[in-house]
Amino acid sequence: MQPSSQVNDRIARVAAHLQPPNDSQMGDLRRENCRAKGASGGFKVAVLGAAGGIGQPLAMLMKMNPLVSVLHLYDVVNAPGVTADISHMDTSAVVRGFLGQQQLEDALTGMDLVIIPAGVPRKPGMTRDDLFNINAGIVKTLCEGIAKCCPKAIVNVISNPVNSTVPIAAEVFKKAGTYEPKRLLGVTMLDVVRANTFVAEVLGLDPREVDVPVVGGHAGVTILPLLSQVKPSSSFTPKEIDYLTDRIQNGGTEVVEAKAGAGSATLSMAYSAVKFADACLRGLRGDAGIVQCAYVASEVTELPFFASKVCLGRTGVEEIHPLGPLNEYERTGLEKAKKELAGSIQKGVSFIRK
Ligand SMILES: NC(=O)C1=CN([C@@H]2O[C@H](COP(=O)(O)OP(=O)(O)OC[C@H]3O[C@@H](n4cnc5c(N)ncnc54)[C@H](O)[C@@H]3O)[C@@H](O)[C@H]2O)C=CC1
Ligand SMILES: O=C([O-])CC(=O)C(=O)O
Repeated sequence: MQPSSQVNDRIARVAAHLQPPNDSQMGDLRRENCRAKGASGGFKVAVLGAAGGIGQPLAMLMKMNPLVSVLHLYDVVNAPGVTADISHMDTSAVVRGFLGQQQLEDALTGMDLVIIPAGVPRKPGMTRDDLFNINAGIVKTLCEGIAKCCPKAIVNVISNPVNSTVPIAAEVFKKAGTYEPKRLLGVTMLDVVRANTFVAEVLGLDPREVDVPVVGGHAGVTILPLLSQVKPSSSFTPKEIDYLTDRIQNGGTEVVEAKAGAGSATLSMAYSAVKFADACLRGLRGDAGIVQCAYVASEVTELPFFASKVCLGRTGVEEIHPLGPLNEYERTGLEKAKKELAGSIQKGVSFIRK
């Protein structure tokens, strides 16, 4: 056992890293005499799980986003170091760090957007559903905090299995009486990012010019790329369709296997999460015509949640686009996707209602 004074000293040292420098650290210059006015306007964004493989590059990229005025970085480990590091970037967002459950409420109070990449990642041989037992509880706790401290925030859920963690979040918010389906979005952007990349490679185009709708969910066969709706309008051979569908559905596993036990996609995910968060913030600002794919409460199929193109606005999801015309291959894929999704949704709902 460490003497309690040593433990207290350690806590004080960690806490000091979570705060901006104090007067004594600034020599004769007092903080109130500094000319910084503090950020005005812009949005307040929290990243929960900010010290992780996704969290760190995501936090860095959000610090670079001019729409963000305040960035709260929360984790159960290492938040002080990540916060100190990112806070030195000369971009306008003010960064604050929060460590451990006792600081969760401070991390969440006043936030406009909360991004959740907290939780364990896969290792080779695991499915995303194998993460359920650990990540379901993490998402539940974090969403209870959101319901209490920033019930009107837009919530972007990254933690896997997304097909179940989004229904978990919805049930937590329902229980708390704060549920607004428009504000809860599962992040499936990485599927679109991968689809754009792989399709562009096959067609010999710049990925930035390619737009592939990816609907359904975020695991294996539930990831359904609609290659018949690719923009610019393109045709594919049956071989290309099989190759692309398989590669897009198993893109996550491709990375898990390549990392060989060191986790799953982090950098491409952080890029995708920031692309998606930026779309949410532009929607909140009132920009028109912001459309992205996301996994949301939906009536597009008979399932209560489904990923499809949604229009983002001041209140979150303002419109859900229909799936559009599907070819035979896609209709077969849709049936497979719905079957698996139904079970994953039910598993998430039962976790809270049990
Ligand atoms: N939606 C998507 O497309 C994708 C989702 N993911 C998922 O994102 C999650 C995170 O992945 P990585 O960042 O690679 O994992 P990681 O293990 O590198 O980082 C996770 C972070 O969450 C933190 N954490 C754990 N419990 C927490 C709690 N109760 N409150 C706050 N923070 C907590 C950990 O301390 C750690 O810093 C995984 O579940 C992974 O499967 C990963 C890639 C793509
Ligand atoms: O595959 C995983 O476990 C992580 C993930 O969701 C992805 O990369 O799409």
